Amino acid sequence: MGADNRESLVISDVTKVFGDGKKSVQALDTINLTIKNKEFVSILGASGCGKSTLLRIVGGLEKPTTGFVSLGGQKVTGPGPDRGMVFQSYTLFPWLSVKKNIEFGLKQKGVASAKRSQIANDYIEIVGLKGFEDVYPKALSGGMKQRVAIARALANDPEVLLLDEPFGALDMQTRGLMQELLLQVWQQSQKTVVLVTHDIDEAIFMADRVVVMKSRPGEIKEIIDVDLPRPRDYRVRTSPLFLEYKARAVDLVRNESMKELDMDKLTTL
Ligand SMILES: Nc1ncnc2c1ncn2[C@@H]1O[C@H](COP(=O)(O)OP(=O)(O)OP(=O)(O)O)[C@@H](O)[C@H]1O
Repeated sequence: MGADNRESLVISDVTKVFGDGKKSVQALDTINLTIKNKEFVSILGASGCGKSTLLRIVGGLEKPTTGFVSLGGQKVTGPGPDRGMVFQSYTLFPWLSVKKNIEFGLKQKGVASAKRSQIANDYIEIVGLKGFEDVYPKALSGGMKQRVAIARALANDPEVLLLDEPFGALDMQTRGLMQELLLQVWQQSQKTVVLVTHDIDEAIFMADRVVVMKSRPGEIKEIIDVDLPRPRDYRVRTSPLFLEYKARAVDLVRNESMKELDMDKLTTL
């Protein structure tokens, strides 16, 4: 499976300034990016380069200062069921069981109880949580919570899945397994995915394209086309082509991180 050539998501001349006057911060400077239907795009960049801001604008949680985002030709003016979001911090409802968390959005939409139950069960199966339907979030590990969050986002059948460091709080081992699981789910669900991460391996492993951002104000520095075969598993991470992409991305991100930390000044101290 791969991206089809229809445009899904268009980010057009988007800038973002927070605040005004002397205290204003320009977080994004003229972002233009077109993401195809069913494409998996990673946004990679140093801390503070505006990755989360860009994703929040696509999600409709933040308004751009100038420019616009459109999905399937419709301008984004706020959050909507066509865009599902998963964040690093666990955002499950603690008073609802796994199954009820996954059903939440469907209930809001007025989907009948039997249908909701069937959809939730399907996603519980896909993310490997069979047997945990009636468990509450406090009894789940971080990886399990994120699997519920992904299932909850997918259950609403969004066109686009927006992921902001979804595995950032997980240990390395769990993180690797979650990346593989997400790829399998993506392959089955046929969604457009935008993944924000500062993890270079993760960005390349998952994506069709890696968008590397410049440090503040955030701009696109380079887009790396990841031409690794799918389906991918962990072994691809040691292939020569993967390592080539990684070397390129490390160079780009390191340069930007050094600017952000003002390393030139540090080395002359
Ligand atoms: N609500 C806000 N008000 C003021 N400034 C903000 C706000 N949100 C973000 N910023 C600023 O915008 C810039 C970009 O922040 P953003 O969180 O998008 O970066 P990021 O690349 O996601 O960083 P990280 O990887 O560290 O999470 C930062 O300088 C941040 O301080």
